[in-house]
This record gives sequence, C-alpha cells and structure tokens, in this order.
Amino acid sequence: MQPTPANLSLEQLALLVNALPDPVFILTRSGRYAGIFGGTDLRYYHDGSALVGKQLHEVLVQEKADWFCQQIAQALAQQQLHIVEYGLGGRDVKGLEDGPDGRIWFEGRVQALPFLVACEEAVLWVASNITERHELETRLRHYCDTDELTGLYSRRRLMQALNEHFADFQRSAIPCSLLLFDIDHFKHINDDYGHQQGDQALQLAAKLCRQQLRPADICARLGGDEFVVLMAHTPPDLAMAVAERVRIQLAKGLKAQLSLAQGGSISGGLTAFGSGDSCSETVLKRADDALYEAKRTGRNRIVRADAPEQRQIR
Ligand SMILES: Nc1nc2c(ncn2[C@@H]2O[C@H](COP(=O)(O)OP(=O)(O)OP(=O)(O)O)[C@@H](O)[C@H]2O)c(=O)[nH]1
Repeated sequence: MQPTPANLSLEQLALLVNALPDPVFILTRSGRYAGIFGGTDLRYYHDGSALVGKQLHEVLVQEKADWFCQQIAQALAQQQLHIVEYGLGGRDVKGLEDGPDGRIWFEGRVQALPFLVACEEAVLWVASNITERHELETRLRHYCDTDELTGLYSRRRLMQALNEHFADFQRSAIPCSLLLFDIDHFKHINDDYGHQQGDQALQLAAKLCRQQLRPADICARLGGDEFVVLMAHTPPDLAMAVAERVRIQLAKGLKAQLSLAQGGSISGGLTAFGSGDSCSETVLKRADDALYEAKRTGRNRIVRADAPEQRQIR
C-alpha cells in the first residue's frame, strides 16, 4: 500500500478531508450522493450528511436534478476539471417548493475520480458558496447596463443588444428597425431653465418614450439628449408609425409638463437592418445620418433612410 501524503494515517487523512471549509460531494454517474466531506464553515453551509445514499432526484426537483446529472456526465466525459456556477433556492429542493425564492449561489469544481465507487463511475464535486461575489457581479452588471439618469439601457447594453439582434437578423431575416432621436435645441432648455430642469426633461422624455413602446422594444440613452429605440420584429413602415407617435407625444409632454415656451420638439432618424449591412454600427450610422438630415431640413420630423439590399448575383 502506498504511503499517504505527509505520512498521515488513513484516520488522520479522513479527519483532514472532513476539516475542509467547503463541502465536497462524491456523486456517481446515476446521481447518487455516495459521500460527503468537509463543509465545516457553518456561516455558509448546512450539514449535508443526511444526503448520503440518496439520489439527486429524491432531493431536488426534476429540472435541477437533471442539470446536476448532465454536469456529472460532462465531467466524466472530459476527464478534466469542469467548473460550473449555479443557484439553489427553496423552490429547487423537494418539499420546500413553496419556500422563499432567495437563492444561494455556488461554484462547483467537478473532477472525475480515477476509480469506481460501489461499481459506478463517480466525480468529486467541491461546492463553494459565491453568493456575495455573485450579487456584487449582478449589481455591477446592472450599473453598467443602465443609464443612471433615466433608468433606460446604457450605451454599452444597447450596443450589445444591437449586435445580438443583428446576428439574429443575419440568420433569420426577421425585420428589425432602429430609431435614433434627440430633443431639438436641448441646449436652450439647459441655458434657459437650468441643468436640473434639463435633467428632468431627459427623464420625462425617457418615460414618455417607454409609454409609446411595446415591452419587447429596447429603449436606450446613447448620451446627452440622444435616445435609441430598437424595434425587433418590426418592418420600417410599422416602425415609422411608432416613431411618429414618439415624436408627437414627447413634444406634447415636454412642452406641457415643463412649461416650455420654445424647444422640446423631437427630430429622429429611422432605418432598418438590411441584407447589405455588414455590421450593426453601419445601421446606427445610417440612423445618425438620417437624424442629421432631419435637423438640416428644419427639425421636428423623422427622416427615414432605407437599408441597402444585397445586390443579386445573376
Ligand atoms: N441637463 C443635462 N444636459 C446634458 C446632459 N448631457 C448632455 N447635456 C447637454 O445637452 C446639450 C446637447 O446639445 P447639442 O447636442 O448641441 O444639441 P441641441 O442643443 O439639442 O441642438 P440640436 O440637436 O441641433 O437641435 C448640451 O448642451 C449638453 O451640455 C445631461 O445629462 N443633463
């Protein structure tokens, strides 16, 4: 028999494994808890010893248990460290389905074992409680994705959504339209009524714009007084009707609620994804050019710029 590391006796080795702060599970291919060690950090873990001998499907709801079994199969197939992140809440545990929705988040480090456990392939699953880190990441993502003043999507989140929708369009050719608009002579609102009133105008514009859209439409503040509306599954004719509604309702609302003597009308550029577009930036640029055209030709209007179509090769 090979000597144990550091010349520890088997008994000492067992004590050592049991002293690990994070819980370590031995899970078999069929989803049986064959053993549990460690988990001594009682700030983060409950005693899991009662699970030994049970099946994942006895403990967890079907969907969650299936997911665990898939990860076990993947770790066994890969024969290398498999790292997963997952949440567990009361609803995932059988008998607690009506419990609170709060989740504990874990990182699982899953490693195939080089021997059989009770005639079955098995993995070592080390579960680390990462709830604090996960919540911090979620908050950071929210800050990055949200425009602080208006609560709309940020520029960063918009560009991400634009790229995703463009990739969808290239696959499916389902129409998608984009409106870029701003408030005419917004600088005068700041100059005449103060920056705070200017901020309120931007917040109101965001609220009124959202009211004109379907829940699935994406509305973002690009920066300053520029806003973008991304309308998936919407051909430009339909989008033009939405854009006109946005233009009219925003101007009406801004003038009335902020008692503006002048300014507050809306100019916009509208376009749609086209088969001739190579990337989403081209679409945004076309909408920007159309907005410029709306400004140049007198403001208080939406200018539509049709998308280029790919030339047919005969
Ligand atoms: N209150 C407020 N003003 C902002 C904010 N961000 C940018 N601005 C101001 O918005 C104004 C935008 O003005 P411009 O882009 O020159 O355009 P405009 O006055 O709307 O004129 P046109 O677009 O040509 O009709 C600038 O005066 C910026 O200082 C903000 O977060 N709050």
